Order: sequence, then structure tokens, then C-alpha cells
Amino acid sequence: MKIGDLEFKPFISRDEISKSVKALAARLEQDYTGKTPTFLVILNGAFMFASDLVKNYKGDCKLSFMRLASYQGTHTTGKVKAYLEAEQLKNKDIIIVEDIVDTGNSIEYLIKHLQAQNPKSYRIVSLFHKPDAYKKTYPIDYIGINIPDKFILGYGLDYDGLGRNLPDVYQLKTS
Ligand SMILES: O=P(O)(O)OC[C@H]1O[C@H](OP(=O)(O)OP(=O)(O)O)[C@H](O)[C@@H]1O
Ligand code: HPA
Repeated sequence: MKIGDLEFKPFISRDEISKSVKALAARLEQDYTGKTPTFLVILNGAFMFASDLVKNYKGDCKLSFMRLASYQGTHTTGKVKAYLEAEQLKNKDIIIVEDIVDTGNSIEYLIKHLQAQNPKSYRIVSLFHKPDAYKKTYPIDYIGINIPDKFILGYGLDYDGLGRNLPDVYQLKTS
């Protein structure tokens, strides 16, 4: 399948994604019993995952949104910026919602930013993780699916803004 100027092949189906999202919601529900966590959704990529995750999360919860961006094309620029501040996170149990943790640059930035705001607690949930590309040591608390170090798109993840609307996930074809 051609997206922009690149060829992609089917990689993870919507059914597999759905199973993983439900399993993550169930784990979080158990771990946050009696609490009212705030899901801090990292835009843009996490919008679809976050929507399905909170629909499957049965306990009380709140939602907050933050915009970061570092990727251009299929490569990280290494620089991460916060574009839109989330509301006050002080004294809250924060669950950072990411679509993917790749090199870890974004999550590192986010954690530093979050620590400065003194939340009661914070953990990370990421639907996808590339362990071979991860350059940081901070543990990712909840991982949906570990994937190889190859560029993917679909289910919120984009290539130059394209492909976010696809319900399945595709992997870049490499020769
Ligand atoms: O671990 P890393 O190497 O930092 O990569 C992960 C980050 O990259 C993507 O965001 P991006 O900066 O592309 O913005 P987007 O969510 O708007 O697509 C993704 O949503 C993560 O936030
Ligand atoms: O593999 C990826 N695809 C899309 N966006 C990304 N952001 C980090 N890694 C990726």
C-alpha cells in the first residue's frame, strides 16, 4: 500500500490491537482501583488509542491532553517540544498515554516536565514499544505490543501527517 511516497505492508490487525487495548484497560483498572486517575493523552498520535482505552476503562477517571512533536518523515529530529500545556497535574495520579515509545526522547522530556509539576504519581501506558530503538532507562509501566525497530503507521500513527485514520497498523516495506 502506498502512503505518500513510501510502500507499507499490513503489520498488526485491528483485532489484535483491540485485544491489546482491552488487556491494558483491565490491568489499569485493577491497579487504580479506588483511585481516580487522570489520563494524560499525548497528541496527536495517541488520540485513537486513548479513545479506545478510556472506553474500555470502567472506573472513574479524568482526561487531559498535551501536544508534543519531534518526528519529521520517518525519523526523529531528536528535539521535543511541548506545544500545549496540560492543565494542572499537581497531586494527581497521572497515566501518560502514548501511542508509541520509540527512542524514548519524547517520554524523557515529558517525565522531566511532569516531575516539575509534582503529581501524586505517574506511570506510562504505551500501545507500541520498540525495545531495540529505546535509548533511555526509564521503565515503560504498561506496554501493549513490543515491535521491531521499523517505521509503522495507522491507528493514530502517521507518516508526514498521513495514515492516522487507518484502523490497522502497517509497517514500512524495506528491501
Ligand atoms: O520515543 P520517541 O522516539 O520520542 O517517539 C515517540 C513519539 O513520536 C510520536 O510523536 P510525534 O513527535 O511524531 O508527534 P505526533 O504524535 O503528533 O505524530 C509518538 O506519538 C510519540 O510521542
Ligand atoms: O514508527 C513510528 N511511526 C510513526 N510515528 C512514530 N513516532 C515514533 N516512532 C514512530
